[in-house]
Amino acid sequence: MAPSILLLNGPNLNLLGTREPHIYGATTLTDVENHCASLCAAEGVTFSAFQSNHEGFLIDRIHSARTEKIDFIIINPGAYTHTSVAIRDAIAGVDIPFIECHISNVHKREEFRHKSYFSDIAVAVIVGLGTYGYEAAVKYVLQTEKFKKKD
Ligand SMILES: O=C(O)[C@@H]1C=C(O)[C@@H](O)[C@H](O)C1
Repeated sequence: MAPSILLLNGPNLNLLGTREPHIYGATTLTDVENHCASLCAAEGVTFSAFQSNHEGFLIDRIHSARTEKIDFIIINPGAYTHTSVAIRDAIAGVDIPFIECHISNVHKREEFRHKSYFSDIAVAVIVGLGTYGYEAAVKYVLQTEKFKKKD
């Protein structure tokens, strides 16, 4: 069975491309997902993506990731980064390694964005690289042992 990556995006990230482009850029979420999918396909890695504006739907998708035996999660929890113990508990509870990814440099923004409920349990945190952060996260995962292409 091919190793698998799940990309999760939280609230308002469905608006990427038109939402505050001076902060989040002009690339759409669909473009991000398609690019990540092509990176994974080239390496024989299964890729899936999910976005929701609803905390419970994100939690349910994280739970199903364990059932599906997803090997790695890349998550941008959006505003839930700063508020959601529930999503933190879900991702800790399924025991799937994850990278926390933010388009903007949250540490240069409002104080309330400096707190994350995820960073201390993440494999890595990527902030401020724009939507390239998603590509960086995928490329990192693809070079880890479990994901390296077997000749
Ligand atoms: O930079 C990002 O991708 C994050 C995205 C959001 O929607 C914000 O609520 C976060 O505070 C930052």
